[in-house]
Amino acid sequence: MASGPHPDAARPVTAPDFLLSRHTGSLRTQGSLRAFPDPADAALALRSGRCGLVVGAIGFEPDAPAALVEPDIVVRTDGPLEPPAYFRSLRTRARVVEELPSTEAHRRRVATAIAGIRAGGLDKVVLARAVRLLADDPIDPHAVCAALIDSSPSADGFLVDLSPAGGVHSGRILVGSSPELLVRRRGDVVECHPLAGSAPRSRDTSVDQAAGRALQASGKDAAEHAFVVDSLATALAPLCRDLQIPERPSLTSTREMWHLGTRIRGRVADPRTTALDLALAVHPTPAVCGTPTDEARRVIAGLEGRRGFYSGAVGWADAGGDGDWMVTIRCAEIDADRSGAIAWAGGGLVADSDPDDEVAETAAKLRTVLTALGAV
Ligand SMILES: C=C(O[C@H]1C=CC=C(C(=O)O)[C@@H]1O)C(=O)O
Repeated sequence: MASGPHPDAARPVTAPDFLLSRHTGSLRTQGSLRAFPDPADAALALRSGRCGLVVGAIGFEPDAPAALVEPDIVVRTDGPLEPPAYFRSLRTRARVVEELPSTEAHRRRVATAIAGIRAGGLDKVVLARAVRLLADDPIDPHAVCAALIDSSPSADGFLVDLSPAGGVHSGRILVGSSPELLVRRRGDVVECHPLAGSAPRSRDTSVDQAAGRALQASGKDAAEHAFVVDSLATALAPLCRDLQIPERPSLTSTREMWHLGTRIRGRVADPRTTALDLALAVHPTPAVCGTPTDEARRVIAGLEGRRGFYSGAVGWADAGGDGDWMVTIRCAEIDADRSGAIAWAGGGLVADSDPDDEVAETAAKLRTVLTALGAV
């Protein structure tokens, strides 16, 4: 963060330690009455009515500690959040200092995974890479989140204090702008908007439109997408009735990417099944893991190591069952001392994937959060 704050605006004392901004409604919270390192405990507390609201993040690995809390102060908003002028006036200036692993090493991992898929036993796997950033001035996570919300066409953004997960997570802040709705429940209506199959966008309108059309026509991307829809259909079938799943995905976009997306809708079969129960039942989808899930997990653990919060879920659920959970992508974790951050991006691999295209896809996906960090 470098350039000075808005002269008339002091730092808001009500800056939340959890926020989720969505065009359909947003939530900001402060404080913690209780922490739930195990998401199953949070789900049980909600179902039994011992807890009115749970907010936070769950990790990719099933044994990863969650950063879930019952918040103290809660502010709900109908539409997206409007970042305060103070945070909008701050400009973060970080720079990439390390690739984890190098682009070339990631390309080799991708090639190895594609060869594994072609050999059989694995249909799809999502491989990710990270970059490490440093800033000369302390990074204000709320300024980064404000920039993410402001640059998202649908004002998507999240910020989660990871301290409740304890250990190395203490003091770290997760920020991001995810376009992917893992699951939402309002009343008995359940919705998912899985994304898989991507193409980088272009500033040149005709090139950009052609990229979108090519994505819609791509057999490789249709296959990559179908694994995610099939997995959600299977996971939701015992929990929902009247499941409506469009036969074909449609084109959706962020500022940086075209994606294939499918809007799934159903009704919850048992009203006691909360949005958190639904999120835990469908996570991790093949949009971040793969098919079959266990084999994909094994490949990811072997090639990448542990992911932690990237490719988990961020959101909230209340005791009435309502809630929103986004897939934790297009995100970064800001260091506890605010000196730097680490950002991730991944992509789905199937038998027909091309390693060079996959490296380019992760570079394009990283731009969302690197722009907000002032690194591009
Ligand atoms: C895993 C990521 O994106 C997922 C969401 C949309 C499209 C994806 C893809 O085309 O591979 C990924 O499944 C990421 O952004 O890190």
